[in-house]
Amino acid sequence: MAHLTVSDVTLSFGGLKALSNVDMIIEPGLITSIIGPNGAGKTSMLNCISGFYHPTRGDIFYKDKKLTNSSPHQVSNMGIARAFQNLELFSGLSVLDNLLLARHQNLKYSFLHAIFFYGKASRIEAENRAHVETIIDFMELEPYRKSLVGNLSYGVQKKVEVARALTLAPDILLLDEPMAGMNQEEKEDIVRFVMDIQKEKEITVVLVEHDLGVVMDISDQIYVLDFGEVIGSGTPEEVAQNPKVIEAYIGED
Ligand SMILES: Nc1ncnc2c1ncn2[C@@H]1O[C@H](COP(=O)(O)OP(=O)(O)OP(=O)(O)O)[C@@H](O)[C@H]1O
Repeated sequence: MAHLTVSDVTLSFGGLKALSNVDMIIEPGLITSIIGPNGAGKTSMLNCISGFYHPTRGDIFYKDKKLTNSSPHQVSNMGIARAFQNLELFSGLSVLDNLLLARHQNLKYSFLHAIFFYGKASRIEAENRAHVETIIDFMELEPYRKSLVGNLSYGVQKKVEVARALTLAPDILLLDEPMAGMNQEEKEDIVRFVMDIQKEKEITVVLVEHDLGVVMDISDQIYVLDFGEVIGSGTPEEVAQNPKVIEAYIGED
């Protein structure tokens, strides 16, 4: 069964159609990239999947559950986490505290539980800490665990943003331009992590990225948007030979 099914999704802002009759099938365990020129609707698509926007028409399913009108919190509780283009981190907190805070969203006890069932609450808290430590280890953030996020380089902050999303132990990870603003070395570093997230953690990845070299290298399947419409899809080889896709990108230059 497909992990995510986007079915005939249209998103309008007044007279502007940011997405127009979009169909997508995101297969489990793969890296699926969504590409397209500026303003094509890529971030709008991620916003619809993650519950920040609700489509004007059409539906989105996670396995057989409809998530079309779910809130961002409900979507993340279903197992779909998102790393943002503009970092969603608290710059005055340490890396460790940012990750613990993100993980807290998933706590299975309320404030009253914490008072009356202290034992259970502290066990869950210990499990959360242990989980966060595995993510710090996986993302090689150990040297920065006590550093304030605001003092870190942009490249490291982007890694912390990906780690923040991973603390939710997602089934699907949505990455919105994780390499934007990075130098070559930082890009290579994050590419390695994206591939490890797919292979070692067996997380399905949906990637929005402008660096076509990276996209062609690591994607299993690609959807190309232009003016809110899907103009091509398939393997990197198929997409690279699609005349509509070539035209859209040449038109951009
Ligand atoms: N909240 C909003 N209100 C009005 N228009 C919006 C809103 N969000 C997106 N749009 C418009 O929808 C279109 C698609 O925008 P979107 O950000 O999804 O494109 P994109 O492909 O992610 O672009 P980029 O690569 O530049 O980030 C654009 O014309 C944009 O101005």
